[in-house]
Amino acid sequence: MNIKNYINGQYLPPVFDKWLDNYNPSIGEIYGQIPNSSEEDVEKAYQAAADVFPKWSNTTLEERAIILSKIASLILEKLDVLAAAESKDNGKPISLAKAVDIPRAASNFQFFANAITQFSSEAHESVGLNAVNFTLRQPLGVVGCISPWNLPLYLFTWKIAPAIAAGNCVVAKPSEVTPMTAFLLGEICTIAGLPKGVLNIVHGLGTTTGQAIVEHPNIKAISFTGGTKTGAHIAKVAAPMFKKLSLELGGKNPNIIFADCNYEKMLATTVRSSFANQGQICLCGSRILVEESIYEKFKTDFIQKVSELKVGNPSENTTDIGALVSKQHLEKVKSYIDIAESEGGKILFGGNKVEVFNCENGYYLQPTIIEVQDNNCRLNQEEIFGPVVTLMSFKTDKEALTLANDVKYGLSSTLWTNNLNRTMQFSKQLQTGIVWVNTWMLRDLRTPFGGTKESGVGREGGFEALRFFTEPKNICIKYE
Ligand SMILES: NC(=O)C1=CN([C@@H]2O[C@H](COP(=O)(O)OP(=O)(O)OC[C@H]3O[C@@H](n4cnc5c(N)ncnc54)[C@H](O)[C@@H]3O)[C@@H](O)[C@H]2O)C=CC1
Ligand SMILES: O=C(O)/C=C/C=C(\O)C(=O)O
Repeated sequence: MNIKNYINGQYLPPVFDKWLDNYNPSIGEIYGQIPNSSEEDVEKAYQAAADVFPKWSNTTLEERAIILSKIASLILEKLDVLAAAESKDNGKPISLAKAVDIPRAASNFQFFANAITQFSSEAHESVGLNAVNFTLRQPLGVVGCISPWNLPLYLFTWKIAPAIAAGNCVVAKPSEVTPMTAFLLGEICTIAGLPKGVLNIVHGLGTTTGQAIVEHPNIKAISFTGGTKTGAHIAKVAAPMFKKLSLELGGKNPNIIFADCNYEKMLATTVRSSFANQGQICLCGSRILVEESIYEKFKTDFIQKVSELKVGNPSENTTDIGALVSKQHLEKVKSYIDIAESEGGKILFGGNKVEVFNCENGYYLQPTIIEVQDNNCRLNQEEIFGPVVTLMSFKTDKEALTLANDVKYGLSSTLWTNNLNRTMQFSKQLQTGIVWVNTWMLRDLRTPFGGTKESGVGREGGFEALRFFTEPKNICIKYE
């Protein structure tokens, strides 16, 4: 199936009629084409957005909320179609797309439909000076949203919903690897009554289409989720143009397990935090650190549980682990398993590609557990972004904390303990933007979401996102 750009409420082919292949990773075959958009396509999208901005930025908050809610409802009405499209495009199990990806995309719109009606700004009375200050929060204008392939509609809408709720118009680019649900979103927005031009979706490569969005002189802000290297490049281009930037980048997240935790709950959650979405979530706990006294027991039990996971055709409901997103990504992840062997790591489980019945050319890999001795190894320092976790033991709280923080990333961490003092000490000292205690990926959309160090700059979620997509302007009124 061929997909098109969504510009000014219409589906359009790319200006220069250039196309890219779209793959189904579960069978390793091309199943359609997507626009290989140029700077000219981005310019068209920008013009459509700029033309409607004066109107959209003056719609009432209630009007915006009604349209966003309608988009949310339509996404839920089309849950089966969208989930099937997401699974086919990305390789993720259909059950995951139905339970997580698509409902969350709907929640993103519903959440910001509600949030915009509750968003407020500050007032400061300058007592004794006969003056009052109040702050306007005005939309920025046309903004750019660039999203990755791992949670396609989920992360695409996580950016678009707050941007348009705050009164901006958007030029958005989904990953060229997983464009399908973004394409389907266009029609949903039209049916929901979103005015033409408020959301424009341009497909294409990062280095051309994405780069044109970032370089556009009148696109005021860029909200980006993706790899750290790409984020650094975007920052380099956008900073001299004084654009607002929100960068949600990679992670190498520690999962710290103490002997005093609720063991069964920890074990089940650790299987999920290691391998959900084939380990392709920036929040996955890829470094498992276990207190020495339970290390051997954990190792045995974890291997047992992981061996029960079914790697299979993503369209089957019984599949736990589907295909990796692309051949290139499969090779990248596999290369780390080879590195492990040369670094002295011990493969405790997995490590091999899997041939799935009727999907022999798909990109499947066993969930893989590797025991390492040293946190300085590449496996513990670099983002693999696949179904590969490492195990290490620690003796003391101090050692666990040092190991946890000893990486260049700082996105999330998970702590398993029932000790309140330890919980507070770790919560304060872990160098990550998110700390989960006795849970993983429990998401409350009001909370600030983002990382420290090389995991990014800025926060998404709740009012943080609405602050990002608005410019504060202070008005000071003097009276007699
Ligand atoms: N933090 C996260 O959630 C993610 C991390 N990654 C990491 O990044 C590695 C590379 O994966 P990629 O698919 O190459 O991610 P990427 O960071 O290149 O792609 C993310 C998005 O950025 C766009 N993009 C790429 N170059 C751009 C540029 N110069 N200007 C503007 N937009 C640009 C892409 O087209 C895509 O829409 C992965 O192996 C993984 O380690 C990948 C996806 C998500
Ligand atoms: O907002 C969330 O719940 C999850 C976000 C996940 C990413 O940003 C990612 O995996 O890239």
